[in-house]
Amino acid sequence: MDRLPDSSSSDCPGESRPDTTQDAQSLLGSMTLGDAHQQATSSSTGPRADYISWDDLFMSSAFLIAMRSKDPVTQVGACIVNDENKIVGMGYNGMPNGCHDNVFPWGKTGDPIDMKYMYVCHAEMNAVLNKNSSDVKNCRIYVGLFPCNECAKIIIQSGIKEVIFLSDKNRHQPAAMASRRMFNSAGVTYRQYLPQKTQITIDFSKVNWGNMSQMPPSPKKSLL
Ligand SMILES: O=c1ccn([C@H]2C[C@H](O)[C@@H](COP(=O)(O)O)O2)c(=O)[nH]1
Repeated sequence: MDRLPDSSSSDCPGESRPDTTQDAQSLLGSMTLGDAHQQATSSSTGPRADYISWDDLFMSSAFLIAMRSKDPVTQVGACIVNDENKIVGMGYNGMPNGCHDNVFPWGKTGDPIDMKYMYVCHAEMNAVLNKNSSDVKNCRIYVGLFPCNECAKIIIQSGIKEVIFLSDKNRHQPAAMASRRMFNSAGVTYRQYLPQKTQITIDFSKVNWGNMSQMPPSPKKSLL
């Protein structure tokens, strides 16, 4: 993959390092897809400045896939990215294949055999197992919650080298302390994600790309 000379302005998934620069225009800002389109149509010949950073993109992707989770309390998503800024795996917390969401328990109290913790696959594990590349060596993982000790083991053993998390609300729990201990020993770095925008919104109702009305209607399931 060709690399652009100025990687800080590159928009291509071949750029080799995460873009953590804070554009003055994007600081503490928020923009919807609709807003971005309006700005683009009225601007001059230069590129947009208010594009989202790689960190914003991949953490948002982790949060987007977390919306698939059936856990009624905590929805976690994870997004694994290689050194070319290509997504190679995503996952969210959910019941194992074949273990139906309506049959297995989502509760947190009572007999351990009836608690979700016995069964739920964590987002990080699912992201590693869902990889679409031969391996995830030297990748980084974006995850909403700092990984527990079991996920830390999987992260280390799979060769992931960096963890970017949003919340470390469990930092004083033994599981998080054990994770840090293992990461430090194994040379896996970790850092907290610092959002450059307060919101990243996809508002389909604001998208108006002219020919939208010419799009065919959504396919409907045959009634036969
Ligand atoms: O690193 C982690 C830690 C937890 N999860 C999942 C497992 C559960 O489904 C929830 C945690 O439930 P609580 O009700 O907040 O105890 O999050 C994960 O995917 N990855």
